[in-house]
Amino acid sequence: MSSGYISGKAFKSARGLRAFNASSRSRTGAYFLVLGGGLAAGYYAHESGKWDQKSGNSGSGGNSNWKPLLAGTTVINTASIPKSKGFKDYQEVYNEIAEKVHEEEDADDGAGRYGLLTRLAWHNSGTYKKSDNTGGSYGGTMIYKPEETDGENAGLSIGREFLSEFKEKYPWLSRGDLWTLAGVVAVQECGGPKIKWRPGREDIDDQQRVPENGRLPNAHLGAPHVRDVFSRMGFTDQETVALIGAHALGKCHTDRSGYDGPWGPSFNMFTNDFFVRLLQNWHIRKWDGNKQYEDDESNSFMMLPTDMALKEDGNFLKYVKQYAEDQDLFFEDFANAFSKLLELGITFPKDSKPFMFKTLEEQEDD
Ligand code: HEM
Repeated sequence: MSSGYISGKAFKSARGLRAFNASSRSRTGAYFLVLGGGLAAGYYAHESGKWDQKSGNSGSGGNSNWKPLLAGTTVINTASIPKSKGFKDYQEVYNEIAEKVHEEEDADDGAGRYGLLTRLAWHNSGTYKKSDNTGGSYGGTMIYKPEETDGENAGLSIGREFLSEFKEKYPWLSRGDLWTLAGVVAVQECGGPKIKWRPGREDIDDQQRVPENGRLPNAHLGAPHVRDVFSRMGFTDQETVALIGAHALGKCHTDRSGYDGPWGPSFNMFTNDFFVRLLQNWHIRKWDGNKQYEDDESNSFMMLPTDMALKEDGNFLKYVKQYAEDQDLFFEDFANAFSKLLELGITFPKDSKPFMFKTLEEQEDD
């Protein structure tokens, strides 16, 4: 992989031009940093208040090598598919991940790996910041502190470990491609919509490119926080609500997030059930853990404060109601928003066509 730190004027350099011109395909793959505003340590000092407040982590997560990017830095990530690899190769990887996912359906008290892998893909991508194009899925930076030790990522090492054998078997596959592809597998293999996906992310091992803590949402907070976080990535209210509908899958773990339990009974099937349940009646659970909600009907299922915020905010609620009534609409909007999430911050060649993978079941029928 080639990389470069390019000063504002150095746009003229051949590499800079290539990075800016999406139609000229970079075969070596490249990410570029464009420094616009010189040093501005205060910028990150301001951000550091948030890290501490939210996750209890220090900004550096104890990694003495880690330094934040210079303020005003603009990053360009150019997707590059390894030579000789095409749809068939990626479908092969999809199939292998899918087989292992199906083998482990009983894991995590019956939740399987669907929720875990969906969350890994989302957290790998959800650090994205549109204003400077930093964070996001491209570099697969979650193996590095402080991202690795972000409290919001607790438990995701289980997902990365689950996938590590595929990184060994397919060394040409980057971490970002592997983790986002596994998210596509997870959604599709438990009955969710088809997710358009494109390859070409490249491993970034430059410590400066690891995003600071505080970019992922904090479940204790309300609607303004949810809107802040998702609009920072470039999502509308409608896309935000659609994405959070993934909480139909998997569950919360007290030893990871401090929350407990699944959102509903069909937590290993992708449905619009999250929205249907959210519109029912909930009360605050009486327990000595984090503040969360419990359903009036069975006292068995949970909602996070940020989930309830979708019901309390008029514009979010509009979409909650639409998705509760119309699963097809939810599937369509989720598929578009999830695909966008996985590609945030990446410049793909203009002619690149997204892949749509067949599920294992569809391949049996062929
Ligand atoms: C306001 C936004 C969000 C907040 C605050 C939030 C917070 C959380 C928390 C606290 C957990 C429990 C983690 C654990 O204990 O293992 C969780 C789980 C989960 N989240 Fe979210 N989340 C948000 C948005 C999303 C989005 C956009 C997606 C996917 C597109 C998603 C997918 C999941 C899944 C699938 C799980 C279950 C994980 C498992 O079973 O291991 N979440 N989320």
